[in-house]
Parts: sequence; structure tokens; C-alpha cells
Amino acid sequence: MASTGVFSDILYGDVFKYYADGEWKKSSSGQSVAIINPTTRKPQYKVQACTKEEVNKAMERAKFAQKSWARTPLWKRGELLHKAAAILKEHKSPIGECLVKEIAKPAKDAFTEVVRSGDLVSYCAEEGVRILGDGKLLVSDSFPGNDRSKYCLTSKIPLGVVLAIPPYNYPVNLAVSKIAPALIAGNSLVLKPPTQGAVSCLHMVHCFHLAGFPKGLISCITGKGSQIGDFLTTHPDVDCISFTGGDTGIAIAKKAGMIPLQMELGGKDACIILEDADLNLVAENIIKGGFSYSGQRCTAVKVIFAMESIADALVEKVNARVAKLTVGPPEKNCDITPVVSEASANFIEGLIMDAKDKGAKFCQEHKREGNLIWPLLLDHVTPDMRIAREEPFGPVVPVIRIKSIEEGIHHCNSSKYGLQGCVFTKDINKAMLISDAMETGTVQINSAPARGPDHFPFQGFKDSGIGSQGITNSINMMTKTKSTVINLPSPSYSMG
Ligand SMILES: NC(=O)C1=CN([C@@H]2O[C@H](COP(=O)(O)OP(=O)(O)OC[C@H]3O[C@@H](n4cnc5c(N)ncnc54)[C@H](OP(=O)(O)O)[C@@H]3O)[C@@H](O)[C@H]2O)C=CC1
Ligand SMILES: O=C(O)[C@H](O)COP(=O)(O)O
Repeated sequence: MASTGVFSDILYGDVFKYYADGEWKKSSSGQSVAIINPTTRKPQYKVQACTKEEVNKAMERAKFAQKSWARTPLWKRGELLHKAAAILKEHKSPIGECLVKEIAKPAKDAFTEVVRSGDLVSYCAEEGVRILGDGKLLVSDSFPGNDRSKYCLTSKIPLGVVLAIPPYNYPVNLAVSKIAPALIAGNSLVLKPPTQGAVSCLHMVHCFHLAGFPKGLISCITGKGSQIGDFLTTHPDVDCISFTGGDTGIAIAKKAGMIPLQMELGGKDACIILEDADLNLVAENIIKGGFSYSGQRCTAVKVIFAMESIADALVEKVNARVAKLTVGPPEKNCDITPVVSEASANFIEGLIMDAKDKGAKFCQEHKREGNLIWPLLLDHVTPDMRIAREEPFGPVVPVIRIKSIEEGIHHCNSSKYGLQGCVFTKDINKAMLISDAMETGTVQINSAPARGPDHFPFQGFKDSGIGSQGITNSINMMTKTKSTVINLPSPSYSMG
């Protein structure tokens, strides 16, 4: 059970503690932040509202601990990460239980998130040991005007303190996708968890604590982003920010100083369907891509561009599958569960009503109870409707009928987002042409958008982000290049 057994240290009364300097602490603010269960809409947990002084202290300790961590042998850093991964997977049940209560993630997906996170940490340890032990040798005579008297040795060294801010929809997985690369690369880590998802994150951090990482290397500062976010992201001790979330990321990027940024923001992932597509495959992917976790994935299918000639057949197949989706509480493993907050449900409903007013065809009846919104396919959507451009982050998928491939690409590229896209066709040449034309970080051919497997590159173009993620890219991003040049008194040439 959550907060019992090995996790009992992390709770004080009915408020979860924050983590700093290798200990679980109560904030001196005396204030807490409530986490509302999206299903019951009642307070489920409370976390500490940390103060600016506590942030300062955590940063100071992170800066100090990083120095000796950077000198800890790479294999040893990897070993600790493997240990944390195993502990995390061992405790998938209590952590998954928190995900169910905090963010209404269906139970089976909640456990999968924890296991996937453990696997990510282990892979990261292995990849880090491989790539960070590798350097480069450059000789000067490969550049015009130089003889062979300079030998440049380059290696990757850590940045310092990494600030990690994940969103609510994958609080554990998107936290470890920042924590593990930062640590294997020799950085220290300050985590600011999302408020919805904070308790899952605290449990996950405890697994790192149990693995035995040095004091001060990892801290987890809780509190509302709107209250401590700016203080954290503009803190002078932060050497890198890795953020996943919405437009908040754009504001953070504008305020951040001269430090590397990794931003994964919103998306409006388009699905272009050609006449020769396997419509059963497409329908399956629309269901999985558009409705899993009730559409609350940055990589969810958020707009369908279907060629007019196959649109009726496709809509019929998708509708048949929508009818089979179960709707209800996450504890019962329903396919569609309540969205994260009332504000989010209101926003989604606003998009639905706008589409109704502008003449979209409702393939199902629109139904809402509290934060629970029934799955809805909207047909005959037109570009002037908000749902054609905005990201619902909910179980609503619009269909725009197109007359040509060019029209689909035009719509896709006119979006301010550029996260992922997908195309369904049996013609690989056309698929490649479309992939080249789509202004998105990734294009999936014959499958719905997805971030995983977690070692694949993951990058948003335009307002969808900056910097590339994926295990290898994140490790590289959290390092800088250090060079040592050996200057010889006279040129050296190899024999021969
Ligand atoms: N491209 C991607 O990989 C993903 C993108 N998203 C996008 O995220 C959005 C939904 O996620 P959501 O969690 O609501 O996103 P938000 O941008 O609202 O929040 C993300 C994180 O930022 C924190 N935060 C809020 N304000 C500040 C601030 N001023 N400074 C620093 N941190 C702050 C939040 O904390 P708190 O919770 O305390 O407010 C949370 O931890 C959607 O728009 C979605 O597209 C989501 C997942 C993945
Ligand atoms: O945050 C998100 O929504 C994710 O990065 C999507 O991950 P997934 O494609 O593996 O669901």
C-alpha cells in the first residue's frame, strides 16, 4: 500500500514530506497543497508547500554533491541506477496505486508506467556507461594550413545541477526520463513534480533514496508551479532545465538564462489516411492513439485527415470500436476515465460546444459526468472550428475530410505545433514523401504517434519544443564538451 512499509518515512500526519539532503522533511512553511482525486473530485493527498529558502538549500546541496558525484566512476553510477530501477519495479503496486488516485490513470496503465520507468532507468545506465566512456581524438592537420602538431582530446562532462519538471500525465515516467540521464552523466538533480502526480513522484524518489545515492544529489521540492515555479526556473544555481508540459514551457524558455533547455510541449498530432490504407488497422490505431488515457497524451492522435473517398467507411469502423470502449473509474480499469481536473473537463467541453455551434457531426452523444467525458468522434470538422487547431487533451477526436494529400499536409503544417504525425498507406514511396513534407519531429508510418520505445529520439518542432529527448539524446544533452589540446613542439606523423 502507498505510504506504508518501506514508504512510511515519507508521510508526516496526513501530509507527504519533501526530499532534500538525503532526508524526508517537513516544510517550515507549515502550508500544504491538496491533490484532488479526479474521480471523486475530493482531496486525496496533501504535499508540503516548500519555501524559497528550502529551494535555496536544496540547490546549494545539489551543487555540492554534484562535485564528488562527477568523480564517481561511471560504472558505479550505473550500478546505483540499476539498483534504483529494480526497487522501482519491485514497488510498482503502491506507486501505481498513487497514479490511479492522483491522475485517474487506469490501473493496468499505471503499473505499466512504473515498470516502463524502471526499464528506462536501467537502459539509461547501460547506454550512459557505453557512450560517456567514449571520447574523440582530433588531429590538426585535417584542417587547411595546419601541420600535425595539435592533438585534441574531447570528452563529455556533466553540466552541474539539472532541474526536472514533468507534467501530470506521466509523472513517474517523464520524471525518470530526466533523472536517469542527468545522474548517469554526473549531474545532480532537483525535481519539481507536477501537483497532480506529486505523491507518485515522492514514492519514486524514495526508491532512489533506498538505492543509496549520495546525500543532496537528488531532491524533490513540492509546491504549486504557479508559486515556486519561477523561483526554481530562474535560480542561478540551475545549469539545465528539462521540462515537459504545456505552454508554461514557452514562458520558462523566455525567462531562462544561458543554460541548455529541453522542452517537450503540446502537440496536435495529425493522422493522414490515404485511399489505399488498411482501414481496420487505421481504426485500431485511432482508438489506441486517440482515446488511450482518455486522450491525455502529448502524442495522442488529435486530428484525422481522411481522404473523402474512404472517410465514411473509416468513420463507421471507428464508431464500432468507440462503442466498445468502457467508461468509468480507473480502479475498474476502464478505457475512458475522468480527465485530470474540472478545469480541463470544462476546456474540453468548450471545444465540443464550439464544434457543435459550427456544424460538426457528432458520431456519439456528448455526455459528461463530473470530470468524466464519454469518448466522442466528431466528423465533418472544418478548419474554422477550435477543435481543428487546439489540443483538447481529452477523449475527443475530430475528422477533417480532405480531397488531396497536399491538403492534408497543408493543414498539418499550418499548426503551431510539430510534435508527431502519422500516415496510413500501403505505398511506401508516398509515405516517405509525406514524412519528408510533414513539419513534425517524428512521423509514424502505419501506426499512431508514440514516444516509445524510450530510446528513440523524441523532439517537437515549432511550439512543441526544443531539444531532443530519448535516452541517448537526453544523456548527450545533459553534458558539455571538454577538450584538452596537446601542443607538440614539432609535428608528429605516423610511420608509413
Ligand atoms: N510534449 C510532451 O511530451 C508533453 C506535453 N504535454 C503538454 O502538457 C500539458 C498538460 O500537462 P500539464 O501538467 O497540465 O502542463 P503544465 O505546463 O501546466 O505543467 C507542467 C509542469 O510545470 C509545472 N509548472 C506550472 N507552472 C510553472 C511555472 N511557472 N514554472 C515552472 N513550472 C511550472 C507544473 O506544476 P503544477 O502541477 O504544480 O502546476 C507541472 O509540474 C498539455 O498541454 C500537453 O500538451 C504533456 C505531456 C507530454
Ligand atoms: O507525455 C506524453 O504524453 C508522452 O510523452 C507520450 O508518451 P507515449 O507516446 O509513450 O504515450
